[in-house]
Amino acid sequence: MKYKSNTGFTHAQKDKIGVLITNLGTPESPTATALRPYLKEFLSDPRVVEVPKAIWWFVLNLIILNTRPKKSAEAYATVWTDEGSPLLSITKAQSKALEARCKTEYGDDVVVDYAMRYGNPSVSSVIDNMLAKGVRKLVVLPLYPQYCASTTGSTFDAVAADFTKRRWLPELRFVNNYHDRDSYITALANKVKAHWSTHGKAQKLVLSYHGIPKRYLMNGDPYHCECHKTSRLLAEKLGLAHDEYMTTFQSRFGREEWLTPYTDETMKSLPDKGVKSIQVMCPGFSADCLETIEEIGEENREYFMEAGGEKYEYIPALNSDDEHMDVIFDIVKENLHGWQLGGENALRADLARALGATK
Ligand SMILES: C=CC1=C(C)c2cc3[nH]c(cc4nc(cc5[nH]c(cc1n2)c(C)c5CCC(=O)O)C(CCC(=O)O)=C4C)c(C)c3C=C
Ligand SMILES: [Fe+2]
Ligand SMILES: [Fe+2]
Repeated sequence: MKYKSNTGFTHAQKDKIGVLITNLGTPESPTATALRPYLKEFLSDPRVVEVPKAIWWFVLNLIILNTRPKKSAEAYATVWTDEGSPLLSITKAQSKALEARCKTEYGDDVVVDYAMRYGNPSVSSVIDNMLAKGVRKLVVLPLYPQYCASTTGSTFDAVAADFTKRRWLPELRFVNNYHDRDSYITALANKVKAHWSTHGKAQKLVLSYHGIPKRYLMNGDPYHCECHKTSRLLAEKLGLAHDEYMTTFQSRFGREEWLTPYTDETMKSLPDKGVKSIQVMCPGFSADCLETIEEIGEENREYFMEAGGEKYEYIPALNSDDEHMDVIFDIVKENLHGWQLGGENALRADLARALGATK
């Protein structure tokens, strides 16, 4: 049979709505052995690395996968906790918190789950489970506030690739972004204000976003603009003047030019420009992960302090904070508009009678 059917289907089943939150994904353990397949899947995605396939195959398999897994594993080991990868454990907590909100509002009509674009739980396996529970309408919410083809676009690809293999598709709504949503900007601003109330204000607030190759921007990706819009709105909400905040881009990979200014070079140069105290926030990361805890919390702190900086503080991501989960729940509610809850599928019952179905 060419197309997969839904497992566990019964005609008596109630129709449900599915809410699937996703994030990037993470290795199974902080070891080179676990990093290799994770990096291979991630870096083989043409949405992430837009380089001609044949050339990239050689670079990836002969160079990167022989060197990067060990180096990355060492970095992951520094952030790993008893609950595993921070990205995974925080995503689980976000899913639970969202599920509780949905249950209060909609009872058992809405099924909530989480998936990872790379590694596990895979998008396909979670869609499988949801359809088996009777999900006929699906909202997919990638937890990337700013749209980027490498992240949001790639998540859509994973959902679409799964659908190409299925016979009976659910109705789909896919959230593109929420970079300028007032409640999200307010949640970020409140997190900064709470930090200021215990640690005081620094000279500058550095807003560091994950970078992408500049070429992607020049080819039309809106990511760069959406990052700058988030920064501008946040600064307005905090009443910051132009010289009190800046936007930078981190996590450069490979040799080509990425979005600038680079976070690491900024950290090395700020003290010489008279900026000795900073607070750093990463509004593009909905959950703390390797790139925030290690790269911003540790690596860039060292660059700044070694260059003569005196105060460096990382303000954590919104994670599963109540206010963040309220923002996510609001996005979900908005995307459920017009979808009827709790309905028996009368048409299907008729079809069952017509076919003389027994289940
Ligand atoms: C090769 C190019 C990469 C692009 C383009 C890219 C875009 C991009 N990534 C995120 C979010 C995350 N990236 C994370 C890790 C990570 N990213 C890359 C490479 C690119 N990312 C690599 C190779 C890695 C793995 C770690 C390493 O070896 O350095 C993570 C953290 C995952 C975790 O397990 O903690 C996140 C999150 C965004 C938002 C983005 C484009 C906008
Ligand atoms: Fe990345
Ligand atoms: Fe990194």
